[in-house]
Amino acid sequence: SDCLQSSDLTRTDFLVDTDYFMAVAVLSAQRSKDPNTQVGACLVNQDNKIVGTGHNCMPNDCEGKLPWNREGAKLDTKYIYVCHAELNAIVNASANADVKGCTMYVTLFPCNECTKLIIQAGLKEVVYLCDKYHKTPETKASKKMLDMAGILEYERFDSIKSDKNISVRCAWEENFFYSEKNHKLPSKHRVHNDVMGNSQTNSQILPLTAAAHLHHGKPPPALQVKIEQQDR
Ligand SMILES: Nc1nc(=O)n([C@H]2C[C@H](O)[C@@H](COP(=O)(O)O)O2)cc1CO
Repeated sequence: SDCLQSSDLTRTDFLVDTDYFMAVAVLSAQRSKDPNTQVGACLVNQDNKIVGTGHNCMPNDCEGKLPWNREGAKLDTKYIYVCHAELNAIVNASANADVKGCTMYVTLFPCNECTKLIIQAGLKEVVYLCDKYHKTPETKASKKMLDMAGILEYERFDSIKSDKNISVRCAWEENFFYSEKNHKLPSKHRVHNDVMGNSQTNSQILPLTAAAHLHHGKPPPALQVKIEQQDR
């Protein structure tokens, strides 16, 4: 019948799971109100289902009442208050979801505190996009614990592996991560503040646009609408 699809008609340029999950993390980061660094996380279970997402934010009901400062007296900085994206992805997990065995897709390498949480919650893998704080004791401690924790692996997200193009560039770490075909967007599509928080350069590409350009530079329809609106 007409309804039957021959194998010739099977769509081949679909978004592969790993790119989709990282794109959701990238999109989640856009919800962050942190003016400097926006982080997103996407928690995926062993059935390849998303069980939770998160972004860095102040605790419930504290948003707007706490500082986003990076410097100053400890009590006046964001660091002692902010809930990291990874923590939120875990606590946001659906009530009936088992986080044990899950994979954490996160746009920035987890800190030592989140790593403890990740290990104790029984996650099995961390896939990260950016490692801009790799020189800090926090990140070093994270890697030390992840290595010790054995079954828990961490790997840098690599969309080349899955044959897709993702246009996320990190200016602070040359050649860190970019697609084979690095889509150069018109300047109006660029922003001064990217998902990983580098606000110094406008060579950064809007993460949402990055998500839109996951494959062959063709944004999926929903995101294309957004870009067209910007064009007007
Ligand atoms: N893995 C992470 N997940 C996160 O959600 N964060 C958050 C905490 C802060 O809101 C922000 C980092 O601020 P800054 O030092 O880059 O201005 O990102 C930070 C890290 C880094 O370990």
